[in-house]
Amino acid sequence: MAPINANDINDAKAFVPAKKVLPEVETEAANGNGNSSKGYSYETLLEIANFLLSRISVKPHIGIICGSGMGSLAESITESESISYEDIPNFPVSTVEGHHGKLVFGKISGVPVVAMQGRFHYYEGYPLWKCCLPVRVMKLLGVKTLIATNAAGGLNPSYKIGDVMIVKDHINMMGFAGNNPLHGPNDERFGPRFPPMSKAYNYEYRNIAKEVAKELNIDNIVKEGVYTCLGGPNFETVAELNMLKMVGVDAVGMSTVHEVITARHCDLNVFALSLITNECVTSYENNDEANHEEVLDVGRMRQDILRLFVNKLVERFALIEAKNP
Ligand SMILES: O=P(O)(O)O[C@H]1O[C@H](CO)[C@@H](O)[C@H]1O
Ligand SMILES: Nc1nc2[nH]cnc2c(=O)[nH]1
Repeated sequence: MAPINANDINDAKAFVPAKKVLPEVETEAANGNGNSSKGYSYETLLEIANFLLSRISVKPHIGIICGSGMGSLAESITESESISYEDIPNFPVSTVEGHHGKLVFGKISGVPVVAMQGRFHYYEGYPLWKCCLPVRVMKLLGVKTLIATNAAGGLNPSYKIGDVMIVKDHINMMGFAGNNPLHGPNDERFGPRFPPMSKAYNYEYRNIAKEVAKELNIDNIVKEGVYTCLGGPNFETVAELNMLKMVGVDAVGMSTVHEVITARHCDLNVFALSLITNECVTSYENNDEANHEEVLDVGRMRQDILRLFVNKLVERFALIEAKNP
């Protein structure tokens, strides 16, 4: 496909012309943890986007991030063209079981999409800006809406294993400690220095998701709640979980929040869902322990329903996008 350049971005609102070219930046871990990290410039991200455009035949409108054990969401994609992360210059690679490490381009119900079969987590050693780099690349490719999925522990006592939580809001716990994907110099071509987050999870899309859940007769397992991300990789202590419950968290994981912040910064519409893969242990009398195998098993158990749900959401969100080009 024809390459894009810095003046040729499809969304004039988000990509105001550059006042100056920012240099590549060395940031001190974006969080003071001692890992030196290098933020990519706009131009480097553009190179990644152009590399991908040279390999694909259709530009995606909707981006999907597949959560742990949910890679099969990408299996509905027709006319698919897959690119391994290892083959993409300057792209991170997946290191976690249940994350294949591929971008899958193609169509769902005729809608051009790209799915990340494998996301990047802070606990893998990536700084947050790098975990979220694919979101900015999606934006440069022409994506308008991000659907982020994740596996999460259920804290809300009414949630059962296998429930699907529509994310209505998040609490950025890592951000409270100063670790934010937008830390460092701001490039206005992506978005403003101080982006608002009060409408991070699109209200209309959440309502559509509830309607779709009814149509598919799965509304009994679909909930709505607040997600938080901790740095991981350990699962939480009982005291930590009780604290999170007290501050209003319904589900806890190790991803998504920073991706959503990055997506909203560059003006993508966001929808997110959590598959509740385990019940959080909030009492010392309970002998259960969270583990990644269970997380992946529940993903497999729910793969057909999730695929159906996400496919319908893609169809419906694309209709809204078509009305608001
Ligand atoms: O958020 P996703 O990638 O779905 O995965 C969740 O499940 C894994 C733990 O089992 C962690 O990576 C946590 O973030
Ligand atoms: N932090 C965290 N991440 C998860 N991912 C899946 N389950 C959990 C959990 O209980 N806690």
